Amino acid sequence: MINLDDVQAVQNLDTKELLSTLGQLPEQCEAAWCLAEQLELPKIGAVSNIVVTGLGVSAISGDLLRVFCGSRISVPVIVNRDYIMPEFVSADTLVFAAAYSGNTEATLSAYEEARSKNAYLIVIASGGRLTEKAVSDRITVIKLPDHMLPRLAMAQLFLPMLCVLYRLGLLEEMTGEIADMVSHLKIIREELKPEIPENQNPAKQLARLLYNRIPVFWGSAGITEVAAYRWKEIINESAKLPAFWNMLPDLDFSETLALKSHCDLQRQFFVVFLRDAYDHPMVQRRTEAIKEMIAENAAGSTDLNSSGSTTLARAFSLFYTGDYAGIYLALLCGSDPGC
Ligand SMILES: O=P(O)(O)OC[C@H]1O[C@@H](O)[C@@H](O)[C@@H](O)[C@@H]1O
Repeated sequence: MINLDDVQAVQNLDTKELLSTLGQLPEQCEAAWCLAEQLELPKIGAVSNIVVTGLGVSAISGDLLRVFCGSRISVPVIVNRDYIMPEFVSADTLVFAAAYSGNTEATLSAYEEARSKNAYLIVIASGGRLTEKAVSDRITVIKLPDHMLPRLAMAQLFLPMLCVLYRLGLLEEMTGEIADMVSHLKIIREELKPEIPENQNPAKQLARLLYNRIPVFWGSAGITEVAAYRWKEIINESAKLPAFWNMLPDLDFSETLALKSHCDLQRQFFVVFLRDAYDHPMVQRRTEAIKEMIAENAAGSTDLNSSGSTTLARAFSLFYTGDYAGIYLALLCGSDPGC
């Protein structure tokens, strides 16, 4: 079994580069915000709704925008993971067409629909056909740096959308919260990076707990819901393992019934509860009850608590830990986290 503390054990140059790119996340956040601050915005009038269309990490960035704006903006934010656009999309909809690669078929198709419905459109991509189309259609493009592995580009996709909403006056003062998130990520990077030994490194410890298990991530409505989905995807893509996610309180009406029953299958499941100090008190109570309920039958469970004082810092503390844990778990499993 690989010793995660032996950085030299990482023979693969691509993985070393990947870890080094991940180590730059706080600086990448600053750059992504700056990029959108300097963008020449198209003329956008009053908007009745906002749609983020994309797949994979691009859609999850939209989920975070939806959750973040939920208590701050009076118009709905919807995430569209489809080839077609919802019927309500019209000339007063603001659409972000997000695809890191710029080549995702469904996003290209949804972009065309949004255009035909005369929605306000902004494209976020590192290049690809979506960028080419947008340029020729004279649609505003937020051009991302193109050296990232798409799955690690969540902050680059999310922050420019947030910045546009802020610049349009839909969100109140944001720069303090961005600065706070960046400083917090710089602090937790010092706990998560490869040089920190497993007995002090929460990402390595989580990877070890998930090794040889079927990972299950449970969050609750809000930032931990997005984190649970994000963790599932990062484990699928980086470690090439099956993984599942769900959210409270809803899962307490379905999945817990399965996990509390006696059946050998459940002994493979390891549940990570993604938690936040602002989780609803009822959710906190239910989480404790569920933990007890599944203790006998599942392989185990653990809590991952968000850290930081602002919503963005707390959300990204969970994502950052997941990004590192996905790579460490890949190394334990002998998978290539870079492909
Ligand atoms: O953001 P785009 O380019 O549409 O990619 C969507 C998804 O595509 C997959 O092939 C992976 O690369 C994912 O990491 C990515 O999130």
